[in-house]
Amino acid sequence: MAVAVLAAKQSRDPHTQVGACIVSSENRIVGIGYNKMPNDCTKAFPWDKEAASRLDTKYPYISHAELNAFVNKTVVDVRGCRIYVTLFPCNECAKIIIQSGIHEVIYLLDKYPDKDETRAAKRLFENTGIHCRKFKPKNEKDPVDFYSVFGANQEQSN
Ligand SMILES: O=c1ccn([C@H]2C[C@H](O)[C@@H](COP(=O)(O)O)O2)c(=O)[nH]1
Repeated sequence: MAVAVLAAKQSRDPHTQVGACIVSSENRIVGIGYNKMPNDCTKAFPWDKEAASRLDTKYPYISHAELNAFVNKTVVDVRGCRIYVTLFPCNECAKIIIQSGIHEVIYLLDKYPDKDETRAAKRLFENTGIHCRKFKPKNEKDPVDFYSVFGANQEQSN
C-alpha cells in the first residue's frame, strides 16, 4: 500500500489522487499506476469537477489508477495477483480487475460508498467472489503516512 500511496502522489488531480499497485502471488510488484489524463492529453483537458456540461469536467477523460496499473504491468498475466488501491475501485475498474483475473482487492479508503459506481463495483466483486478488504497499517509507528493522500481526518470518517 505504501507503493500505491507513493504512486498517488504523482497524480495531478487537484481533488483526489489515486494510486494502485498490482502484486503477484510471489509478492512481486508487477504493475503501478495513478489517475492521470491519457498520454499527450495533459494540457488539453480540464481538472474541474463541475461545469455546465460534463464534457467540460475531468470525468470523461481521466485514465484511472487501476487501468494504468494494468496497462503498465510487467508480466503477461496478472491472474491470481492482488491489487492495492488507495480508493475503493469504481465499477469500470472493478470490471478490469475481474477480467484480468486479479483475485483480491485491498483498499485504503472507501470515500464514496453511496455513489452508484462504488455500489455497482461492490455488487460485481460480491458476484465474482473477489475478496475485498480494508488495508490496516501494521502499527502506529509505520513510517508511511498512508492517509496523507486524502488529507486530514479521512481515516476516522470511514
Ligand atoms: O476506481 C477509481 C475511481 C476514481 N479514480 C479517480 C478518477 C478521478 O481522478 C478521482 C476521483 O475524483 P473526485 O474529484 O474525487 O470525484 O479518482 C480512480 O483512479 N479509480
